[in-house]
Formats: sequence, structure tokens, C-alpha cells
Amino acid sequence: MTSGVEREIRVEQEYVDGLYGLLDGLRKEAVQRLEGARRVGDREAVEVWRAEVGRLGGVEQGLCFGRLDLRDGSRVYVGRLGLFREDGGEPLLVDWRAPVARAFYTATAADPQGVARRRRITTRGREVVALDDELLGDAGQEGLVGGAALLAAVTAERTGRMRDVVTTLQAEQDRIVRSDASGVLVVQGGPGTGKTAVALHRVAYLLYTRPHLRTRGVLVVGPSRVFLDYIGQVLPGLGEHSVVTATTADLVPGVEVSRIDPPEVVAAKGAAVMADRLAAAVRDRVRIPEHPVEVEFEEQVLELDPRTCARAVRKARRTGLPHNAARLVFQREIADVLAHHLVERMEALVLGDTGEALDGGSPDGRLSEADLRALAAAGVVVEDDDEPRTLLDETDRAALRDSLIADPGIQAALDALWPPLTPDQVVSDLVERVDGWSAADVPLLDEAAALIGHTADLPTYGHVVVDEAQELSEMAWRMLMRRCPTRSMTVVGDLAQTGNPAGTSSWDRVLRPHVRDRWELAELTVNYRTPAEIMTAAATLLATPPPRSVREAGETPWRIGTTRADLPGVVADLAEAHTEGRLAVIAPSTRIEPLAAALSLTTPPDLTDQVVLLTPDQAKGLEFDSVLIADPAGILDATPLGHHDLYVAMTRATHRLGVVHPGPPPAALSALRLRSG
Ligand SMILES: Nc1ncnc2c1ncn2[C@@H]1O[C@H](COP(=O)(O)OP(=O)(O)OP(=O)(O)O)[C@@H](O)[C@H]1O
Repeated sequence: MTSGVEREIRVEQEYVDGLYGLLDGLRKEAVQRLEGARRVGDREAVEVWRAEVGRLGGVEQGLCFGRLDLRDGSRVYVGRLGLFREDGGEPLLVDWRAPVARAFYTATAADPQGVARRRRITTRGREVVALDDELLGDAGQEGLVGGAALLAAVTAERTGRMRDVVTTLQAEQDRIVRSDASGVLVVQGGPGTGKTAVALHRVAYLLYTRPHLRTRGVLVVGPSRVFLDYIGQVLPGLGEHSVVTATTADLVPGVEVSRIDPPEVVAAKGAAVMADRLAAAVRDRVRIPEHPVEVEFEEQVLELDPRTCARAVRKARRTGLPHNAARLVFQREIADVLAHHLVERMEALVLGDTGEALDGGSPDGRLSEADLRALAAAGVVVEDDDEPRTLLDETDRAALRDSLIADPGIQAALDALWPPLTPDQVVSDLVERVDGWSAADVPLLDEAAALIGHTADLPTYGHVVVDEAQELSEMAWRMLMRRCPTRSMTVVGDLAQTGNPAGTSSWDRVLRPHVRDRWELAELTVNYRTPAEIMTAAATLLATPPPRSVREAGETPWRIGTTRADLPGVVADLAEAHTEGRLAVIAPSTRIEPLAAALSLTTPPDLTDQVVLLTPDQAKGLEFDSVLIADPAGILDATPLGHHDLYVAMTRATHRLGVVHPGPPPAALSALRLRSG
């Protein structure tokens, strides 16, 4: 028996060696081509080959992880990228995203899809260390695909960095990854159901199947920089390096977020009505004078009357252009009228009703010095002969208008009516800017930028992924939609985890205004992270049942009571005694400082540390072997959605959960096992 397995491992090792040999050959060639392109200064080729070197470099671990033996006798090896014989013939390794590889994730005994055997190949480095076969000949067994490999993956100790799940992607996840939805695909699922994993694998899939996205760009939006670092290795491991990651606060360049708003202010700033208020603030900056305004141009006094201004404002607004661009239309309109007055006045000076030359400003019938200067300023050349020029043609009038606009005095008068604006000015009209901006101000600044036309350096993307999407305010959605003109998006989140007072409780409500019916919902139902015991404890915080856990961990969550004063000391002792894997201490923001001191920890956290200290907000999307909640009542009371925050905190654990509560425990946690000191 053993020798049979060993023999099989040897056979696979030989095959896998061949694949790595091919990979090495491709890498060598890519490096040479990159160097060649650099030598000749071909920047385009440098980009292409640099990307290729990155792609080939990223797939070293687990290059080949599966084999399908099909009923027709053929065999398909599945891996992180496609590899072909040097003569370009049959594929030796099929990219997991290719249609033929799909059965690796979705074939079951009940629906074998032509597969007789599915083999999982586990490698360490380049060495094949284990094989795991499933025979799909006999109907009857349903459920999770690749049970042993999956269990090994979900119980493995965490490293502080998310791994890809390409070898154990489950059928319900695969369906979402390969969905051909072209509008907005919403993936709703409870904690640990693999939403983040699925979203990232879908990005890799879309880049493979829709190559134009490589040029149009893909943006992944996550809740924090810490989270983006946490997921940062997943796409490179799938051979994809070209994706941009950002928090919503990063989406407006040059804005430094330096303060935190109270919950009610966050809610108010996030509401869609702010868009109307910003638009009104921009409109209100335009002023129509009540009385005629006198302006001077080359010693001539001209008058700007309210009706002319009102007409120019109407005309500029009718263009639908953003404020700063419409301002130029306004200026042209006014300058046209002023130029017209000026021309009339000059011509009246030199022409009579019959069109004959009259004695004008100077005794000899010539234009006065000031007139000549006005015309010269406009670029109109008046010949210095005895015959005064009688008519100004269109070109002259245009030149006169340009000179009027360029004149500092006129410019100042026009700016007083229709001022050029910056986003900061507009937002400062509406919100109190005490010392710097808050995260909730960023979508307002972006909205203002759109209203005034300050959007030149803001990139757009062909596809946008939004993680923890339940946290986005209506204003943040408006900002994201501006980054994605095609509205091709993958939106993943859990309405039961919404902690942001401006976040959502309905996908339809936030999406419909932008895409109407062009969004569809997919759901994930199995929790791969949090063991059943912990989910049962956390479920007391919810009105609806949580997702089914894929496993029990055998460790019952516990609680310890303490006093307010002793909390940091008790938590520090527990953290010190902790030896198994990574531990997250999750506490309300008011407790972070004393806890950081007691635990000698720094903030912001480094997730690869053995112990980290986080607020529930910072813990969103992350996971740890063990979680210690310090002051659950403090979390519950901190915001109107405190019960969601506590639920998020409790569901970060892959193995162990403890709760330290000063005073009596919150009712929802009172049934937890009481642990002695
Ligand atoms: N098919 C799978 N095979 C192995 N591990 C998986 C699979 N799906 C999910 N996981 C693991 O489960 C954990 C949770 O996944 P993920 O973070 O994507 O969940 P989530 O739905 O985004 O959770 P949350 O809403 O709590 O942020 C991760 O460690 C992930 O690697």
C-alpha cells in the first residue's frame, strides 16, 4: 500500500520536476528579454517583460496542485498558470482559470462532469509531499470538495498574511469566481465564508478571461492599509501583479486623514443628501450683482449690468460643464457683451449714421490715444494713416474679447461673480474643518472635485472590487462609481457586520441609484474560519442565523470578569501566557492606549507580530488563531452599531476566543463559560 503511494508520488515528482524545468526556462528567457529591452531602451517591452518576470516569479509555491483523470482516458494537470510543450503542443499544465480546470473545483460524485479521479498534489517547495485522491465514479457523496486538503487549510496556523485558496476553492465559491456577470456582482456572506478570497480569485479570473482589463486597470478597495497588507500576497501568488489596492481615503490624492469624526457626524457626512448640499454650495458661490458693476479697460469705463450677468450665468449653466469649466463660458459671454459695447462706442466715435467718418475723439477725426491703446491691447492693428479704420471684423472682436478676459481688472471683477474654486473651499463651506480632514470628508472632497471639474489626475478602472462593502457610505459609493465608468464591479460584504454609522443595511439601496437593476446577488453560506462553538457564542448578537461553520474546534469560548482598573493587567497576563499561534486583543478605541502600554505594543499594528492590539474597526476582514476581547460592553456602547462590532471582533478567531469583562458581562455573553483567573 505504502509502496503504491510512494510510487505514485515518485511519478508525480517526475512530472512536477518537468514543469519546474519549463518554468525555469521561461524565467530565464523573460529575464534575458527584459535585459535586452532595457539595453535598447524599449520602454514598452521593458514593461511587458517586467510583468512577465513578476508573473513567473509569483507562482513558485504550489505551481501544480491537481490532476484530473477524465473518463475518456485523458489527464489534465491543474496549476497556477498554463505551461506548454516547447513545440507549443498539448498543455502540460492547465491554468486553474481555464474552462477545462473548472471540474477540479465543481465535479462531485453526483455530478462528475466527466472526471473519474480528482487528485490533489501537495508540494513543499518543489517536492511532492502528499497526494489525496477522490474517485468520482460512485454517485452518492455530496458536499465539500477535497475534504482533507480543505480541513488542513482551514485549521493551519495563521501567519498574519492571507493565503490564496486556489487549491481548495469550493464549488459555491468557484461559481462566483467564474461568474459572467457584467454589471455589479454582490457577494453577501457571513464571517469567514471566503468573500475576500473569492473576490481576489475573481480578479485573477477576470484578468485571465478579459485581457482588456489589464490596460483598463483593476482596483481593489479595502477598509484599511493594514487589511490591504494582509491580502497583499494573494494576487501575486496567483501570478497577478498589476492590480491597484486602496482604501477609500486613498482615492483622493493629496488628502491626509488626520482626525476621527463622532458617529453622528460620520452618518451625516455619508448621506447622499450631502451631494445636493455640495452642489448647492458650488452654485451659491456664483453671484449675480444687484446693481450695475463698473469695470475699467484701458481707461474706458464699461458697465456690467445684472441682466447681462444673469444671462451669462444661465448660458454657462446650460452647458452642464463643471463649475470651473463653465466659468470660462461665463467669462466669454460677459467679455462678448463688453467687447460689443466697446466696439459700438469706438465705431460711434468715427462713423455717422450713414457710415461716414465723423470727427471723433480727436480734432482730426482720428481715434483717441485711449481708443488706440484699447484696440492695440486687443491685437487690432490700426494703420497709422489718415484713413481711420471704420469696421472691426470678427477676428478683431475675438481678439478684443480675449484681451478683456486677460485684463487683470476685468478678471478680478468676473472672479467676484464666478470665482474659480478648489474642492477644499467647497467642502469647508459645509463642514467644520477643525484640524485636518476625516475619512468621511474624503468622498465629499471627491464630490466637490467632480462638481468643479478637478478630476484630471483621478484614474478610472475597468473593474473595481470593494471589500467590506457594507461599510461604505452613500457618498463613498458615489466616489467609487466615478472611478468605474463601466460599472463593472465585484462587491463583497456582510450586512450583519456593518459598523460604520453611514454604512448600509441594504445592497439595493446603495446600488440602485447608480446601476438600477444591473446588479445581482450571490451568497456564500459556509464559514471556513470560525469554529462552530465560537459562532454559536457570537450568534447571540444577531437577529438572523449566522453561516454554518465547516468545523468544530473543540475549544469552548470563555470569559473572565475583572474591574476597570485591573483590565489592562489581566489582559497583559493572558497575552503573556498565550503560546499558541497569533493572538489579537480587540478592544474599544477608548481602551487602546492603556492596553498598548500594559502590553508594550505599538499601534498601528504589524499583523506578523505574535500579539496585536486592534479596535473592532481595524480587525475587519482579518483573522487570528486566538482572539481576546477586552471590555465587550465598551465595544457595544461605543457606537449605535456596537453589537455588529462585537460580532465582528468575536468572529476573527480560527481556534480560540476569550472575553475579559470589567464589571458584569453584557447579557449576550453571559452564557459563556466562566474561566477562573
Ligand atoms: N475554499 C477555501 N479553502 C481554504 N480556505 C478557505 C476557503 N475559503 C475560505 N477560506 C479561508 O477562510 C478564511 C476566511 O476567508 P475570508 O477572509 O475570505 O472570509 P470573509 O468572508 O471575507 O470573512 P469576513 O467577512 O469575516 O471578513 C480565510 O483564512 C480563507 O483563507
